[in-house]
This record gives sequence, C-alpha cells and structure tokens, in this order.
Amino acid sequence: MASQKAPNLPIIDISKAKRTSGTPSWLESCATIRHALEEYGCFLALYDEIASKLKNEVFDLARELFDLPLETKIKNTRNMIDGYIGQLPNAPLHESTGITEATTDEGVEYFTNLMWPTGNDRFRNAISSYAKLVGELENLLNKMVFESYGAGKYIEQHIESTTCVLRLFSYKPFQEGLENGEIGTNIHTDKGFLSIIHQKGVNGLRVQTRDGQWIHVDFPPDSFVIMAGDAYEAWSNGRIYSAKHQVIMTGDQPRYSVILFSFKEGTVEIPEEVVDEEHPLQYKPFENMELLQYYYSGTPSDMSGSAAKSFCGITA
Ligand SMILES: O=C(O)CCC(=O)C(=O)O
Ligand SMILES: [Fe+2]
Repeated sequence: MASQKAPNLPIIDISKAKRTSGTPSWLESCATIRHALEEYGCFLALYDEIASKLKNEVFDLARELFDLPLETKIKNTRNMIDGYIGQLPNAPLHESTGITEATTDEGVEYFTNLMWPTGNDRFRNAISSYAKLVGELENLLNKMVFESYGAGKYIEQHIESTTCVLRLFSYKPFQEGLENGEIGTNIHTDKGFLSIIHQKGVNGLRVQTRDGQWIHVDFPPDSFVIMAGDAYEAWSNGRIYSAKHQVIMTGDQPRYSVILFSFKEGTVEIPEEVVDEEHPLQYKPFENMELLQYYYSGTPSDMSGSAAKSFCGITA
C-alpha cells in the first residue's frame, strides 16, 4: 500500500543559498525564501554555520537555567517581551524566559547576572555566541527578503534598528488527566519580524496554512524554523503571511526550544516597492513596540490571529 507522507514545511538550504551571493542565481535564492514566507509564513532552514557543539551547549544550559529555583527565575521581569512565563493554567507544560537585546554583550550579561549573581561564564559566553550567530542569520534572511522585493536599500537602516530577544523554552511531556495537559503554547502569531526557532530533538510545533490545514512540523536534525510575524505582514503590505501556530506535546519526552525573536525599534514604514496595482496599500506606518503593547493589552478581538490588520490596517 502506498504510504502517504505527512505534509511538512518547505525546506531551504540557507548555507547553499548564501553561497549564491554575487552570482546570477542570488535573486532566485532570495525569491525562494520570500515565496515560502508568502505562502506558508515559515519554512525549515538548513544552516550549517553554527557548530553542533555550541547548539548542544545551549540546550544543556537551558536545562541548567530551568533547574534554578522558581524564585530566581521569576526575577526576570525586565519588560513585557522578555519576562519569565510559567505555571499557566491554560498552558501548564510551558515555561520560558527571555533575554533582551540578546545580540549585545550587555543584554546577555544582565540576564546572566540576574540568574547567577556570582556569574556564570559558561552561560554568558555560549548564549552570547549563539545569539550573535543566529542574529547574523536573521540579518541575512531579511536582506534576502528585502532584495527580493527590490527594497534592498532599506536593509541597513532596518538592521540598525532591529532588537532581538532570545527566549528559552522548556515544555513538560504530555500529562494525561491534566486539564490542558497537551498545551505547550496557545494558538498565536508572532508579533515581530522573524522568529528563528531551534529545538532539541523533540517535535511539537504545528503551523496553520493559509487554507486552514495544520502542519505538524518535523524538524530535520540541526534545522531551524524561520517564522514571519505580524510586523513583517504589515511591512510587506500583507504579502508575507503571519501564520498561526502552537506547541502541542504528545509523547513522554520534555521539549526544549530556543527562539530568537526580532522587533524593529522606531517607525516601520511600508516600502513603496511592495505596493503595486495588484497589491494596493493596506497598512499604515506603525511602531512595532506599540503593536506588541496593543496585543498584550488584550485589545484584538482575535487573540489567536494576526493583529496587524486591526492595529495598523487601512480600512476602506
Ligand atoms: O517553542 C516553539 O517551538 C514555539 C514557541 C512559540 O511559538 C512562541 O513562543 O512564540
Ligand atoms: Fe510563536
């Protein structure tokens, strides 16, 4: 009997795409990425420029971090996007904590000292190296998307005003008999530009396609999921899709993930390059941080979907 393969996200070899820089196939590589973000809002990236040793180290450190006493973990309350989250009745398996300005030495140092007042050089060094390397991947992907729209001239300014949060996640295994005992995260869309998701072995992320199907993402070893958020949807004039997604735990193994979330500081202008006859202007300039505030205040009528339209959409 022919076995039907479960649908998965598109897989793109970013290391290979990067090597086309300066060659005639560069724009084709850029278009592949842009089209995946337009169609699925996300894709699986193969990227071999971050050593496996460092990635494994990051997950060992994540475990060490979540083993700290709760009273230490809850000290992380710096602002609304990076704070400690845990013990939620509607997502009881979830625990996570974020590092603000994670691609800067100061950001990682602040967080390390908050969790380990006597210091933890292993954590500081590895997390700092990892965040910077993933930050480079983030910049590369944005450059490719911008160039694919013919909007490459805005990339420098975009990179300069990008701020990244590195959030570490620990999900307990599925718990039978517990209310919401399978929920790792509730259905939502991300609110920034790109989120770069890395996991340790155990799957659990599912993503909704434009036509409402759910894809259970099967991460190839060492891959990353690249996911666009509401800010990218608005920046691209609705061409990029901000996909609903969630984490569901099924097996008896815990799941660890590490995500670099990027946000733009200052006003996000919709570039004229994404507007044409087929795509009339649909969004007003907006502040990414205000979009976040709008979401966290619970204002959107649909808390599980993109807030871009209701926050900064142009109503006819
Ligand atoms: O842990 C994951 O894979 C996804 C978590 C997530 O979607 C989020 O926190 O925004
Ligand atoms: Fe998310």
